[in-house]
Amino acid sequence: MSGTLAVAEEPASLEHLRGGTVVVKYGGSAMNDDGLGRAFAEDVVALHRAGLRPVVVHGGGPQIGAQLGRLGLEARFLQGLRVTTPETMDVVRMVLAGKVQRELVGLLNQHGPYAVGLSGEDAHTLTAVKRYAEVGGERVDIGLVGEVTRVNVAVLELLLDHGHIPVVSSIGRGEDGQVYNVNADTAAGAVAAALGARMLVVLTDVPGLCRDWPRGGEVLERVRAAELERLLPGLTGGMGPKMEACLRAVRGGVAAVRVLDGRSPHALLAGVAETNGPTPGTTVLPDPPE
Ligand SMILES: Nc1ncnc2c1ncn2[C@@H]1O[C@H](COP(=O)(O)OP(=O)(O)O)[C@@H](O)[C@H]1O
Ligand SMILES: CC(=O)N[C@@H](CCC(=O)OP(=O)(O)O)C(=O)O
Repeated sequence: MSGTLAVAEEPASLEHLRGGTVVVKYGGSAMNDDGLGRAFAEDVVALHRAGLRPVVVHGGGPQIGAQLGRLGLEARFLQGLRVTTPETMDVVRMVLAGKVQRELVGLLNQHGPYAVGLSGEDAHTLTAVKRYAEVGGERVDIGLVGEVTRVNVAVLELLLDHGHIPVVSSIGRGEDGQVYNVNADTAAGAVAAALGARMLVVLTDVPGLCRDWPRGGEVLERVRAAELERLLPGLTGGMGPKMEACLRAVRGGVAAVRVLDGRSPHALLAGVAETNGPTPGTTVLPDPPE
């Protein structure tokens, strides 16, 4: 792997974010390719070297699905959330904290002693409560799915202050010690809000939030919180929890969220850097002040 990073080409354009925390959600659908993984790691390290404070929160839905398949276990989703039995939870934990996170930490640490992997369980990084789905106004039990209620900001700040890049797996720990499967977008949104991040970047496998999905492919370039709130009930599949997390992030004080196509190499650096060209993907912004 090349030791020369794109940061050398982009220093000025990251100046406005120097010293600021940027939370990056790396989704399973955008991490199925070795080249993309390497480019992603280069971009995160470039942000770090440019003086930003990146935090990675990762998913691994397709990788969990593949492992469930190998074990002959069923994969079922309701409103973009995986129905999680105790048996499924074991697989989620093993794949996220034991495989995907390790691979990401390994890629980042090819550049230096930067990345520290954490499961949301570690040091109570993510505290969670059981989350239900809602179908036709009825609460539906989807098993060990969690909603984040608290983030241990101190442990993340400690790592950041010492020049590390935290890499957090989207697993939550209940007050009762129960382990929960947290959607990775939900986890990233909660971490970004708790850290008061300047930006949340969500890398996925589509060009952004598309209008009229799946018929039209037109990407919404910019959406304010109030408009996104109106769109939320109409969103399907993984886009539901994703955009809900983006909304919570901006309502929780994050200045901007960018939903970007992670299938394109170096999408992260291009999306964070302020260039003169149009910003790719969908940008979610808070409502303007009254
Ligand atoms: N309005 C929409 N715009 C774009 N993608 C959408 C939309 N509604 C649903 N989707 C689906 O959401 C998927 C992204 O969510 P998800 O599968 O959870 O991705 P990730 O693994 O990156 O978190 C897309 O691949 C697409 O199939
Ligand atoms: C509750 C729930 O759905 N959890 C997700 C956690 C991983 C995830 O969100 O990964 P992606 O970001 O790659 O989709 C799951 O089990 O697939």
